[in-house]
Amino acid sequence: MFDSGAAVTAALEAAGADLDDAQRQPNGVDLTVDAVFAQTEPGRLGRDGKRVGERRELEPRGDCYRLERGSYVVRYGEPVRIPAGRIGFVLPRSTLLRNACTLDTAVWDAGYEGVGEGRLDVGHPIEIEPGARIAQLVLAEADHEGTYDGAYQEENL
Ligand SMILES: O=c1ccn([C@H]2C[C@H](O)[C@@H](COP(=O)(O)OP(=O)(O)OP(=O)(O)O)O2)c(=O)[nH]1
Repeated sequence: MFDSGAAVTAALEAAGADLDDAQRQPNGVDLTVDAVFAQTEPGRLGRDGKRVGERRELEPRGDCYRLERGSYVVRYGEPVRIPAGRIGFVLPRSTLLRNACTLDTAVWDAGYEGVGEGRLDVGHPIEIEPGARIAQLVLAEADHEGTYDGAYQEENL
């Protein structure tokens, strides 16, 4: 069972998110883009550890990011806290898909708190304004043992 948009709104507002009406959706809450990065060196996934490679923050040109084809990392604009008993999923706005672009995202664990990041895949050049809505967070009921306590806890806050 997925939560209503009103319940997702309440969860984000409890985490300190300042949402406007356009972000409140029937089944979730739209997340905005706060920053876009180009990866500049390899990261690493080892058996015992991991490293996120260096990246360079892109500057908007004029009023928007003008992105050429490629892979970017985006940081969202809202603090998120995934409540106990829930799992979060972030999906791209369909307008991204309709423009040959998408977001790749992973599981948002119960107990995670922070401003998350995702991979923006640009299949055709696109203009994105800083602060524009690019994704939607939905929350589903989920059993879990323990809560998130990893390296990204409280990231970007
Ligand atoms: O697309 C996503 C998916 C998740 N997260 C946040 C919420 C999640 O709880 C946390 C950690 O995600 P995950 O467990 O997939 O990362 P990991 O690489 O396995 O890190 P860790 O070893 O800390 O679990 O990152 C994002 O920012 N973006």
